[in-house]
Amino acid sequence: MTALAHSVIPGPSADADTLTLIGSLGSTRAMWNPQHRLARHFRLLLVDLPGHGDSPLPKPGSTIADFATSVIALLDELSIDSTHVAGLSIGGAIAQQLAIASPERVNGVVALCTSARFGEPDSWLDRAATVRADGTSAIAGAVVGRWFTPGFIERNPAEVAEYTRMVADTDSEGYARCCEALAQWDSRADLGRIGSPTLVIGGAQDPATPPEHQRLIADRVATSRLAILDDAAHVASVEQAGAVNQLIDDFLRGTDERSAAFDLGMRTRRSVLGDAHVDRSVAGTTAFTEPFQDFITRVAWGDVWNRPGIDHQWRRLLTIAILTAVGNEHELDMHIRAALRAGVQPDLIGEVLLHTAVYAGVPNSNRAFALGKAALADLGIPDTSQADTP
Ligand SMILES: O=C(O)CC1=CCC(=O)O1
Repeated sequence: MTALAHSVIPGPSADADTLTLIGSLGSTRAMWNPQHRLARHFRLLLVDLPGHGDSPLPKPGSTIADFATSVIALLDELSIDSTHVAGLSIGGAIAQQLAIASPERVNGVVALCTSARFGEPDSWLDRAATVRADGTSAIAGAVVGRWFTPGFIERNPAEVAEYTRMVADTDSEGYARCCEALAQWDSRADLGRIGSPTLVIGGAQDPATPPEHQRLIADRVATSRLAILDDAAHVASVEQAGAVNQLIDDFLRGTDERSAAFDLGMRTRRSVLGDAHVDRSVAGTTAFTEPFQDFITRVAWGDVWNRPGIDHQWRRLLTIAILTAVGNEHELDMHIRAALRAGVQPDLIGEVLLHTAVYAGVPNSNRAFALGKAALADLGIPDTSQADTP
């Protein structure tokens, strides 16, 4: 398949992050017109689904994974190393698949009005058969009836007619092949592998993918945030464009700040505790512990350890004093060893432990001295006072 049809809306600067937008069954990239204002902060890459708009037909039997591969091919063609991805409905399935299979290309995910499994496969095979027999115009009215709430349909007849035309103009074979891909789609067992920050948005009145579908995604993606919008059905990005844009903008820009804090935190953590410890900790991270690892890396190491006014040596000694006072042996041992490895003089650590004994108790410092003595022996550092050295 040749590259997916797309358009690019430049962002505020040449180095603005890219946000790739992938729409729903029966749409063209024009469904994202209400999202153009996101270009205030992002470069937008609007993509037509395979077999939709100006994109070529996918091969018969194509899967959502194949569609994700064609998005990666488009990113390659445009020299985009990584991008945020927002997808609605089938577009949200492609966004999930990108985050599962190509995490290095995905900075943040927005999963809009989508699902890990869109109902029974037969309903999609039936719909594929209907459009092959009667064309997309046969189903356009019913589809758009699920896109918007009854109130929106009543208040906006011209807009609704335009969206109905969009569905009716979709190539029937392209639509049918996407229905067949949806019939096979089931990401439920893989959602735990998503590590990109993920914003999940649903419409409270969505009959196609009701909120329990988004709740399931949010429950299984450890790094997710869920927002259900009251006055929205399946295409919340149109009916609640302002709220959706604000959620996306806040989340993805926060993600940028979070990822900068995470990167700085990782560098600090490695410099203070050493690569071997951090590598072990990263390798031991599970879906259950990941939110905590993210929190300490960003907040403790990325923020507090880098505040001005107290340098890292001071913070090391303070940490040793505090851990001695609270009697947390595991962390104390780790920080004493890290400090010694980084060249902090044993005398200085000894002074801190002596001082701590006065204010926090002799037994705790006694234990800390024992840990320090063992660490010196293990690390092969001479157990002599500076005063003893000629
Ligand atoms: O067309 C529908 O009924 C709703 C829908 C499911 C997948 C998609 O993209 O739209």
